Amino acid sequence: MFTGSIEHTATVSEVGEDFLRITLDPDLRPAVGGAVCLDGVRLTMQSAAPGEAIAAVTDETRRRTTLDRIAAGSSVHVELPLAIGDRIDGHLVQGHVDGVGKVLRVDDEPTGRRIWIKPGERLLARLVAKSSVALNGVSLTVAEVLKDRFSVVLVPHTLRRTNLGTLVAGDRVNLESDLLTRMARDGQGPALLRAVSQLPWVGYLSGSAGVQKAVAQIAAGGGVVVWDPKLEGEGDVVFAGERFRPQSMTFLLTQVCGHTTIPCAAEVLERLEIPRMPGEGDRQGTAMHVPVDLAAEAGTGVSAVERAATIRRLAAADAVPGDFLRPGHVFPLAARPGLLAERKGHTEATVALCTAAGLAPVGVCCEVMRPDGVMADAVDLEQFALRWELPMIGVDDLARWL
Ligand SMILES: O=C(CO)[C@H](O)[C@H](O)COP(=O)(O)O
Repeated sequence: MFTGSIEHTATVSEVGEDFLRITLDPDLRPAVGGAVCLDGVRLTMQSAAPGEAIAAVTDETRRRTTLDRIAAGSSVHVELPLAIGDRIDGHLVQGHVDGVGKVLRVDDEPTGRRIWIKPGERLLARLVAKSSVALNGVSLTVAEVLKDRFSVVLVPHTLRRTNLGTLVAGDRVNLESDLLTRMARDGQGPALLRAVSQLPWVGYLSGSAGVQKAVAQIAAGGGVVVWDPKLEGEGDVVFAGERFRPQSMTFLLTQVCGHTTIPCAAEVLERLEIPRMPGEGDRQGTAMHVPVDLAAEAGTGVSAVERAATIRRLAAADAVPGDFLRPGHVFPLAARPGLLAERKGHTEATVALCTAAGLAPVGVCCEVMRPDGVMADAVDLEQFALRWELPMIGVDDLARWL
């Protein structure tokens, strides 16, 4: 048993068919026949002399770990087994690698370096946010677990004392999930599943059931994150126009931060005599129409209360052309008549969701933009959805199931 609290690295000096020769700190004295943990892999010592040791490696171990590509000159984390009475400063690491993960992304943050890793599907199910994971034998806390990846955050001390600071996207790492979490999970499986199924749905959803949950959220006046990976590569938060509240407008303006637009069925804009904007249009074929304000409002039309009132009026069945001033501050878009079967844009997705929710075919959409001004990608969107407890769905799923 090990702890993942790494104090030493060793250098691989020779890679044999069934052994690794390593050069290590002469103070480290592995016992012949005993265990050593190299980059998270438990190996048996074949021979040891001060400053040098040879560990046995089987084909099975190579197949299941990063030792399949280890080369002479590589630096590896090294840890000797715990003795009774030792301090357990990480967590209980067995050196039994669950699988090899791939580094997807490395983000330097103000207080540490976040590493996103894609593990195998089976291993992902064993990881729980805020439990432990061993990454190349280093004990770390799982920061977040998303649909196909998880992240850890490396503090400066870990970056200094281990080799993890050299990781870049594409690198492979040995992963071992936390023994205690694994045992608790296995024992509690059915109860855990029941509890999860009763939770309100947030985060990434998929399939017919996911689409139905998104429709229910729209029907209740809530927001849904709709991810469009192809046309725009952006995600929008979508609401129904008929149920739109000033608080939701404030949320879009202050937290979602994109350009708020009002997707409408084309016949609504025709009936309200809101014309198409002149010109060729944008690169994605978004059908922008002349922006409007509510004629009855006394202010500039910009406040959250006024914009929400303009939007609700656009969705009202008894609205007439004279209800609106042109141009104004609320930007309608026209959906294609065939909705998602004709174009897989946020415009069509929004109108399709409103219609499926039994509401007027007028909605609201706004792209999620990160605080640094970059448009949110799939990972950012999933974090955003979890943070704001919103369901998230892909436009392809909507096109398939609505
Ligand atoms: O253009 C837009 C409004 O500024 C947005 O990108 C919005 O997502 C709707 O557009 P589309 O139907 O092209 O996805």
